[in-house]
Amino acid sequence: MKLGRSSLRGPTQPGAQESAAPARSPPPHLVEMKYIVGIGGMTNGGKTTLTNRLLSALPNCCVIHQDDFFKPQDQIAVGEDGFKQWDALESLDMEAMLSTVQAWASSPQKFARAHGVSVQPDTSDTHILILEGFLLYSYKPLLDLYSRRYFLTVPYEECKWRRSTRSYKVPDPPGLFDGHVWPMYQKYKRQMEADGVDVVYLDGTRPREELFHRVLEDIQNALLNRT
Ligand SMILES: Nc1ncnc2c1ncn2[C@@H]1O[C@H](COP(=O)(O)OP(=O)(O)OP(=O)(O)O)[C@@H](O)[C@H]1O
Ligand SMILES: NC(=O)c1ccc[n+]([C@@H]2O[C@H](CO)[C@@H](O)[C@H]2O)c1
Repeated sequence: MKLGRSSLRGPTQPGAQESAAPARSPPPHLVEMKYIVGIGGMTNGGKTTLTNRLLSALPNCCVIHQDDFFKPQDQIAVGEDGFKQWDALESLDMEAMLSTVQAWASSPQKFARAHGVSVQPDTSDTHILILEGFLLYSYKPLLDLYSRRYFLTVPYEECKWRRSTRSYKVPDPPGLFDGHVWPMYQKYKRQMEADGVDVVYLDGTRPREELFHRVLEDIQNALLNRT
Protein backbone atom coordinates (compact mmCIF):
# COMPACT_ATOMS: atom_id res chain seq x y z
CA MET A 1 0.00 0.00 0.00
CA LYS A 2 1.38 3.38 -0.99
CA LEU A 3 0.31 6.12 1.37
CA GLY A 4 0.47 9.54 -0.23
CA ARG A 5 -0.19 12.55 1.94
CA SER A 6 -3.62 12.99 0.37
CA SER A 7 -4.52 9.37 1.05
CA LEU A 8 -4.08 10.06 4.74
CA ARG A 9 -7.15 12.27 4.74
CA GLY A 10 -10.64 11.62 3.58
CA PRO A 11 -14.29 11.51 4.44
CA THR A 12 -15.10 9.24 7.34
CA GLN A 13 -18.18 8.06 5.49
CA PRO A 14 -17.26 5.88 2.52
CA GLY A 15 -18.82 7.09 -0.71
CA ALA A 16 -19.56 10.54 0.66
CA GLN A 17 -17.99 12.15 -2.39
CA GLU A 18 -19.43 9.69 -4.92
CA SER A 19 -22.99 11.02 -5.05
CA ALA A 20 -24.37 12.72 -8.18
CA ALA A 21 -24.56 16.04 -6.35
CA PRO A 22 -21.94 18.63 -7.31
CA ALA A 23 -18.65 17.89 -5.59
CA ARG A 24 -18.52 19.66 -2.26
CA SER A 25 -16.02 19.28 0.55
CA PRO A 26 -17.51 17.50 3.53
CA PRO A 27 -17.97 19.71 6.57
CA PRO A 28 -14.80 19.85 8.70
CA HIS A 29 -16.26 17.69 11.46
CA LEU A 30 -16.65 14.79 9.01
CA VAL A 31 -13.09 14.92 7.68
CA GLU A 32 -10.75 12.44 9.26
CA MET A 33 -7.38 14.10 9.69
CA LYS A 34 -4.28 11.94 9.94
CA TYR A 35 -1.12 13.78 10.70
CA ILE A 36 2.35 12.21 10.77
CA VAL A 37 5.11 14.19 12.48
CA GLY A 38 8.79 13.24 12.22
CA ILE A 39 10.99 14.05 15.20
CA GLY A 40 14.32 13.25 13.59
CA GLY A 41 17.91 14.35 13.75
CA MET A 42 21.20 13.37 15.26
CA THR A 43 21.83 10.99 18.10
CA ASN A 44 21.34 12.74 21.45
CA GLY A 45 19.81 15.78 19.80
CA GLY A 46 16.92 15.50 22.27
CA LYS A 47 14.40 13.62 20.10
CA THR A 48 13.01 11.36 22.83
CA THR A 49 12.74 14.22 25.32
CA LEU A 50 10.78 16.38 22.87
CA THR A 51 8.65 13.45 21.71
CA ASN A 52 7.58 12.56 25.24
CA ARG A 53 6.48 16.15 25.94
CA LEU A 54 4.46 16.28 22.70
CA LEU A 55 2.85 12.91 23.41
CA SER A 56 1.45 14.10 26.69
CA ALA A 57 0.13 17.35 25.16
CA LEU A 58 -1.42 16.25 21.87
CA PRO A 59 -4.79 14.49 21.63
CA ASN A 60 -5.06 11.02 20.09
CA CYS A 61 -1.32 10.88 19.63
CA CYS A 62 0.64 7.65 19.09
CA VAL A 63 4.39 7.15 18.71
CA ILE A 64 6.67 4.79 16.82
CA HIS A 65 10.35 4.73 17.84
CA GLN A 66 12.81 3.84 15.09
CA ASP A 67 15.22 2.35 17.65
CA ASP A 68 12.66 -0.44 18.22
CA PHE A 69 13.44 -1.66 14.69
CA PHE A 70 17.16 -2.40 15.08
CA LYS A 71 17.99 -5.84 13.71
CA PRO A 72 19.45 -8.41 16.15
CA GLN A 73 23.10 -7.92 16.99
CA ASP A 74 24.26 -10.97 15.01
CA GLN A 75 22.85 -9.39 11.83
CA ILE A 76 24.81 -6.15 12.21
CA ALA A 77 27.77 -6.16 9.82
CA VAL A 78 31.26 -4.96 10.68
CA GLY A 79 32.28 -2.19 8.28
CA GLU A 80 35.49 -0.90 6.78
CA ASP A 81 35.73 1.47 9.75
CA GLY A 82 36.17 -1.65 11.94
CA PHE A 83 32.93 -1.07 13.87
CA LYS A 84 29.58 -2.82 13.92
CA GLN A 85 27.44 -0.67 11.62
CA TRP A 86 24.73 0.33 14.11
CA ASP A 87 24.33 3.74 12.49
CA ALA A 88 23.76 2.42 8.96
CA LEU A 89 20.21 2.29 7.58
CA GLU A 90 20.72 -1.42 6.75
CA SER A 91 20.89 -2.16 10.49
CA LEU A 92 17.23 -1.21 10.85
CA ASP A 93 14.26 -3.24 9.67
CA MET A 94 12.66 -0.32 7.88
CA GLU A 95 10.12 -2.51 6.08
CA ALA A 96 8.75 -3.51 9.49
CA MET A 97 8.67 0.12 10.58
CA LEU A 98 6.78 1.09 7.41
CA SER A 99 4.26 -1.72 8.03
CA THR A 100 3.68 -0.38 11.52
CA VAL A 101 3.05 3.11 10.14
CA GLN A 102 0.62 1.63 7.61
CA ALA A 103 -1.18 -0.23 10.39
CA TRP A 104 -1.69 3.09 12.17
CA ALA A 105 -2.86 4.80 8.96
CA SER A 106 -5.40 2.11 8.15
CA SER A 107 -7.00 2.35 11.59
CA PRO A 108 -5.65 4.98 13.98
CA GLN A 109 -8.39 4.26 16.52
CA LYS A 110 -7.57 0.55 16.64
CA PHE A 111 -3.82 1.31 16.77
CA ALA A 112 -4.33 3.78 19.63
CA ARG A 113 -6.42 1.31 21.63
CA ALA A 114 -3.86 -1.47 21.07
CA HIS A 115 -1.10 0.81 22.35
CA GLY A 116 -2.97 2.09 25.38
CA VAL A 117 -3.60 5.58 23.98
CA SER A 118 -7.01 6.89 24.95
CA VAL A 119 -9.00 8.42 22.12
CA GLN A 120 -10.80 11.62 23.11
CA PRO A 121 -14.36 11.71 21.72
CA ASP A 122 -14.40 15.44 20.88
CA THR A 123 -11.21 15.23 18.82
CA SER A 124 -11.72 11.75 17.40
CA ASP A 125 -11.51 13.00 13.79
CA THR A 126 -7.90 14.08 14.36
CA HIS A 127 -5.17 11.48 14.74
CA ILE A 128 -1.49 12.20 15.17
CA LEU A 129 1.42 9.82 14.79
CA ILE A 130 4.93 10.80 15.88
CA LEU A 131 7.85 8.97 14.31
CA GLU A 132 10.97 9.40 16.41
CA GLY A 133 14.42 8.42 15.24
CA PHE A 134 17.88 9.24 13.93
CA LEU A 135 17.40 8.08 10.32
CA LEU A 136 13.80 9.02 9.61
CA TYR A 137 14.44 10.84 6.35
CA SER A 138 16.87 8.45 4.72
CA TYR A 139 14.36 5.71 3.88
CA LYS A 140 12.51 6.74 0.71
CA PRO A 141 9.19 4.87 1.21
CA LEU A 142 8.49 6.86 4.38
CA LEU A 143 9.52 10.26 3.04
CA ASP A 144 6.23 11.44 1.54
CA LEU A 145 4.14 10.33 4.48
CA TYR A 146 5.22 13.11 6.83
CA SER A 147 3.09 16.21 7.26
CA ARG A 148 6.04 17.83 9.09
CA ARG A 149 9.69 16.77 9.35
CA TYR A 150 11.67 18.17 12.29
CA PHE A 151 15.43 17.70 12.56
CA LEU A 152 17.23 18.30 15.86
CA THR A 153 20.93 19.12 15.82
CA VAL A 154 23.54 20.08 18.42
CA PRO A 155 27.23 20.91 17.83
CA TYR A 156 29.76 18.06 17.61
CA GLU A 157 31.23 18.60 21.12
CA GLU A 158 27.80 18.72 22.78
CA CYS A 159 26.67 15.60 20.90
CA LYS A 160 29.81 13.69 21.86
CA TRP A 161 29.48 14.72 25.49
CA ARG A 162 25.76 13.83 25.71
CA ARG A 163 26.44 10.48 24.06
CA SER A 164 29.21 9.68 26.56
CA THR A 165 26.65 9.99 29.39
CA ARG A 166 24.29 7.42 27.84
CA SER A 167 24.27 3.64 28.04
CA TYR A 168 22.69 1.81 25.14
CA LYS A 169 21.54 -1.83 25.03
CA VAL A 170 24.84 -2.48 23.33
CA PRO A 171 27.46 -0.22 24.97
CA ASP A 172 29.56 1.97 22.66
CA PRO A 173 33.07 0.50 22.19
CA PRO A 174 35.94 3.00 22.55
CA GLY A 175 36.28 5.25 19.50
CA LEU A 176 32.79 4.50 18.13
CA PHE A 177 31.64 8.11 18.17
CA ASP A 178 34.49 9.54 16.09
CA GLY A 179 35.07 6.39 14.05
CA HIS A 180 31.47 5.55 13.13
CA VAL A 181 28.60 7.55 14.70
CA TRP A 182 29.67 11.04 13.63
CA PRO A 183 30.89 10.15 10.09
CA MET A 184 27.65 8.24 9.43
CA TYR A 185 25.57 11.14 10.72
CA GLN A 186 27.38 13.50 8.36
CA LYS A 187 27.02 11.11 5.44
CA TYR A 188 23.23 10.70 5.82
CA LYS A 189 22.67 14.40 6.50
CA ARG A 190 24.62 15.35 3.35
CA GLN A 191 22.55 12.87 1.35
CA MET A 192 19.31 14.22 2.80
CA GLU A 193 20.30 17.75 1.84
CA ALA A 194 21.39 16.67 -1.64
CA ASP A 195 17.98 15.01 -2.08
CA GLY A 196 16.27 18.28 -1.14
CA VAL A 197 14.27 16.79 1.73
CA ASP A 198 12.19 19.55 3.32
CA VAL A 199 12.97 19.59 7.06
CA VAL A 200 12.48 22.11 9.85
CA TYR A 201 15.80 22.36 11.71
CA LEU A 202 15.64 22.71 15.49
CA ASP A 203 18.54 23.84 17.67
CA GLY A 204 18.76 21.08 20.28
CA THR A 205 20.78 23.30 22.65
CA ARG A 206 17.70 25.47 23.27
CA PRO A 207 15.84 24.83 26.54
CA ARG A 208 13.54 21.78 26.52
CA GLU A 209 10.42 23.89 27.22
CA GLU A 210 11.18 26.29 24.37
CA LEU A 211 11.58 23.45 21.88
CA PHE A 212 8.38 21.84 23.12
CA HIS A 213 6.27 25.01 22.81
CA ARG A 214 7.71 25.89 19.41
CA VAL A 215 6.84 22.49 17.93
CA LEU A 216 3.50 22.17 19.75
CA GLU A 217 2.31 25.54 18.44
CA ASP A 218 3.52 24.70 14.96
CA ILE A 219 1.57 21.42 14.94
CA GLN A 220 -1.54 23.00 16.44
CA ASN A 221 -1.49 25.74 13.77
CA ALA A 222 -1.07 23.18 11.02
CA LEU A 223 -4.01 21.19 12.38
CA LEU A 224 -6.20 24.30 12.57
CA ASN A 225 -5.29 25.30 9.03
CA ARG A 226 -5.32 21.66 7.85
CA THR A 227 -1.98 22.15 6.10
N1 LIG B 1 16.91 20.76 25.18
C1 LIG B 1 17.83 20.09 25.87
N2 LIG B 1 18.82 20.76 26.52
C2 LIG B 1 19.77 20.09 27.20
N3 LIG B 1 19.84 18.73 27.30
C3 LIG B 1 18.87 18.03 26.69
C4 LIG B 1 17.83 18.66 25.95
N4 LIG B 1 17.03 17.69 25.45
C5 LIG B 1 17.55 16.51 25.85
N5 LIG B 1 18.65 16.71 26.60
C6 LIG B 1 19.51 15.66 27.20
O1 LIG B 1 20.30 15.11 26.14
C7 LIG B 1 20.40 13.70 26.26
C8 LIG B 1 19.80 13.04 25.03
O2 LIG B 1 18.38 13.31 25.01
P1 LIG B 1 17.37 12.33 24.31
O3 LIG B 1 17.47 10.95 24.87
O4 LIG B 1 16.04 13.00 24.32
O5 LIG B 1 18.00 12.34 22.83
P2 LIG B 1 17.75 11.41 21.58
O6 LIG B 1 17.93 12.28 20.40
O7 LIG B 1 16.45 10.70 21.72
O8 LIG B 1 18.96 10.37 21.69
P3 LIG B 1 19.18 8.92 21.00
O9 LIG B 1 18.05 8.67 20.08
O10 LIG B 1 20.49 9.02 20.33
O11 LIG B 1 19.23 7.95 22.12
C9 LIG B 1 19.67 13.33 27.56
O12 LIG B 1 20.62 13.29 28.58
C10 LIG B 1 18.71 14.51 27.76
O13 LIG B 1 18.38 14.73 29.12
N1 LIG C 1 18.89 0.30 20.49
C1 LIG C 1 19.89 -0.48 20.13
O1 LIG C 1 19.73 -1.68 20.01
C2 LIG C 1 21.24 0.13 19.82
C3 LIG C 1 22.35 -0.68 19.79
C4 LIG C 1 23.57 -0.10 19.50
C5 LIG C 1 23.64 1.25 19.20
N2 LIG C 1 22.54 2.02 19.24
C6 LIG C 1 22.64 3.47 18.89
O2 LIG C 1 21.39 4.09 18.90
C7 LIG C 1 21.55 5.30 18.20
C8 LIG C 1 20.22 5.77 17.67
O3 LIG C 1 19.36 6.09 18.72
C9 LIG C 1 22.56 5.05 17.11
O4 LIG C 1 23.51 6.09 17.09
C10 LIG C 1 23.19 3.70 17.51
O5 LIG C 1 24.60 3.75 17.52
C11 LIG C 1 21.35 1.48 19.55
